[in-house]
Amino acid sequence: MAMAANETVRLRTVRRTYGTGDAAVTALDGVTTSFQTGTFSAVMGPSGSGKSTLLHCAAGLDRPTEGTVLIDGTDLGTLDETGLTLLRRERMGFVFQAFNLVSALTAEQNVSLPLRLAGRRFEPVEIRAALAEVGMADRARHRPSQMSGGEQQRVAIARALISGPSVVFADEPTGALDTTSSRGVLSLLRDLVTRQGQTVIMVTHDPMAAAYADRVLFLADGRIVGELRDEISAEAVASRMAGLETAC
Ligand SMILES: Nc1ncnc2c1ncn2[C@@H]1O[C@H](COP(=O)(O)OP(=O)(O)OP(=O)(O)O)[C@@H](O)[C@H]1O
Repeated sequence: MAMAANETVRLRTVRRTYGTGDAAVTALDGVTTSFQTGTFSAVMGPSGSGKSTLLHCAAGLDRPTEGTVLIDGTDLGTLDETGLTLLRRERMGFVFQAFNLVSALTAEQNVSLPLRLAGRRFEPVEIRAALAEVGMADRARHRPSQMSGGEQQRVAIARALISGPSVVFADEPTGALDTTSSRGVLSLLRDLVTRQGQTVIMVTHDPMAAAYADRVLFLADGRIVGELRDEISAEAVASRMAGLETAC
C-alpha cells in the first residue's frame, strides 16, 4: 500500500510486547496512526500507557513485535542496524528531557557534532545560523554549565535540526524546565512547525505543553483511545487525561 505524500511517519498495527509467558507485557497493542508532514503532534497518556514505546518504535530505537513503521515511505523493518542508524542520522532529530548536551563542548561544537559524526562538511556560518534560529547566536562559545536549562534545550533543538531532519522526536522536552523556560521552548517548537514546516512528535505529561500541538493523541493500555485536533486548550487536554487516569 502506498504511503500518502504528506505522511512523514506511519505506524500500522504496531504491537510491542516485552517478556514471555506470565511475565509478558503488552506495551503497544496494535497502534495504527500517521503523522502528517509539517504538523506538531503530542502523545499523552497515563504512566505505563506506552508513550515511550511508541516514540522509540517510531524512531527505530526499538523494533515492534508486529506491525510496520514507515518514515518517508521507508519500512524500518527492512533495514538492518546500520541502515537504521543512517536513517536516524539523516532523517530524525532528537530532543530529550535531560538536554543531553556534551558538557565539555561549547554550544557550537554541540550543534555541529551530528555533522562531524556523519563525516559531513559544513561551514561555521551554518552552525551560527542554527544557533540564531533558536535565539542562541550570542552563546556559541558557552558550555552547557554556563547556560540555563531553557538555553541548553534551545541548543539541543538546534543540534536536532542541523541535519535537516524529516521529523523531530521530543521526549518530555520541558520535563526539566520551569514554566517560563517551558513556554519558550514550546513556542520555539511551534514556530519551527508553523514557519518551516518541520514535523514534530512530542511525548509529554503536561497539558499546557500538549496545547501547543496541532493534534494530541491519547494512549491507554497501549492503544490509541482518543484524539484532539486544532484549537487545543490545556483544559480540554487535562480533562481527557483525568478521564483516562480514573479509568485505569
Ligand atoms: N524493556 C522493557 N521490559 C519490560 N517491560 C517494559 C519495557 N519497557 C516498557 N515496558 C512496559 O511497557 C509498558 C509501557 O511502557 P512505556 O515506558 O512505553 O510507558 P509510558 O507511557 O512512556 O510511561 P511513563 O509515562 O511512565 O514514562 C509499561 O507497562 C512498562 O512497564
